[in-house]
Amino acid sequence: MQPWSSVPVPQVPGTRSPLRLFDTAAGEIRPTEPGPVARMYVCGITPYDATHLGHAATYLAFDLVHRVWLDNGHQVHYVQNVTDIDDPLLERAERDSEDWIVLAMRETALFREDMAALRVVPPADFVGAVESIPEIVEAVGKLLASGAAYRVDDEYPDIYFRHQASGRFGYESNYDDATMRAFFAERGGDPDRGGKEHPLDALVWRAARDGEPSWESELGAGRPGWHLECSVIALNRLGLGFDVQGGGSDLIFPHHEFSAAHAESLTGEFPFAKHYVHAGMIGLDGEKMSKSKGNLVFVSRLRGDRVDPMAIRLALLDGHYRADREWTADALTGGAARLARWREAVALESAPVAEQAVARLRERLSDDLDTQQALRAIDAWADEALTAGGSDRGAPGLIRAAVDALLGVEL
Ligand SMILES: Nc1ncnc2c1ncn2[C@@H]1O[C@H](COS(=O)(=O)NC(=O)[C@@H](N)CS)[C@@H](O)[C@H]1O
Ligand SMILES: [Zn+2]
Repeated sequence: MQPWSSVPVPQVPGTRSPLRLFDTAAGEIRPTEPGPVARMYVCGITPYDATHLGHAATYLAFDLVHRVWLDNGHQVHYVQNVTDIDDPLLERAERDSEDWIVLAMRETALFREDMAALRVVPPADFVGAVESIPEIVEAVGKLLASGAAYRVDDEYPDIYFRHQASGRFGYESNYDDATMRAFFAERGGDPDRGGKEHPLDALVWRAARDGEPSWESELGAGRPGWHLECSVIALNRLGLGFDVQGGGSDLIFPHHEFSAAHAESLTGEFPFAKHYVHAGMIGLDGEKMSKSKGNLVFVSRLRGDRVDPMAIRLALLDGHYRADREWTADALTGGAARLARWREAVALESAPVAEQAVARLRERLSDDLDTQQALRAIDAWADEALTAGGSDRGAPGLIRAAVDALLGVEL
């Protein structure tokens, strides 16, 4: 699949700050230590109801990871999937009596537009589940051959992954059994499916049912399970032990736990990713913004109302990426006001020296993406520039470049 259009990221003079991020598996902030090429896999959308502000907030968080690594002199190999075949997509297509392929294509196109408008640096590999089916079939074959997976023996010979097969199941989420069972049932799992050896075993290949799309394969006709798609797309492009696997906190379990377990079972090595990084949930009126609740605010709608995407970006960055937080009209007003003030300040002929503000911006971002203090570092410079003024003619340009490169905001 084609990713969206790329975004130029300027070089900014000054001292770098190595990136440290909270790792869900370790339960603490740890330094990322990428090689010359930092490798990141961020779970993409299931293409319907795209792009709501929850999606946007999560992709912005990983865009900052991308930008800080670039600022630290790394190249970045960024991979993102599109879950363009899965039960929720088929259910939505059914509800709207729409062709599921057309729905997926239209929503993916809208997602690309929204990501480009928000100036999110695109992934090098933007890969659909459907186009990955041959790779996924090969992986299921290996899991069956190694005994990590088995067929249930009934009218639908679905294939399941023995959840303990990798030997470390649970290390990513650190959830207890009761929590796992609850989230498994809530997020696409089928604990009560007859014929399974254990309720937590995860589907890796769903045998064809009448009226459902299916693909012929050596496994028989069927379609992929959700978690394995991300294991395979990541493994085949980044290899095991890449730097960051990312997504919202609702992916901690079962999705990222199984993505890791499948990959570690396939390779016999550990860990799948060095950091498991999760963004908090954006809510609206006290509820998580989610498709099932239908309480969605769309980036495209705001853009249609002529809201500057840079104001949306600043509004979403004015909260910590790991915090569950609310989207409010005030947040947008605040983002727009901050944008206007920064633009006014960088339009000045000269201003107070900017090196300290840029250093503070870098230092705060490198500390688990502390965007709130990072934004305030630029606020302080802009306030001084617009009140006391200053004589440094290079300062406005330095701030403009740093805000562009590190926050992705075009002033
Ligand atoms: N309300 C929300 N706040 C923050 N992030 C959210 C919210 N809702 C969904 N997300 C995140 O947005 C990303 C895409 O969500 S999604 O469209 O449901 N798709 C999926 O989760 C799968 N296609 C991942 S392989 C995921 O990382 C998810 O955790
Ligand atoms: Zn995923």
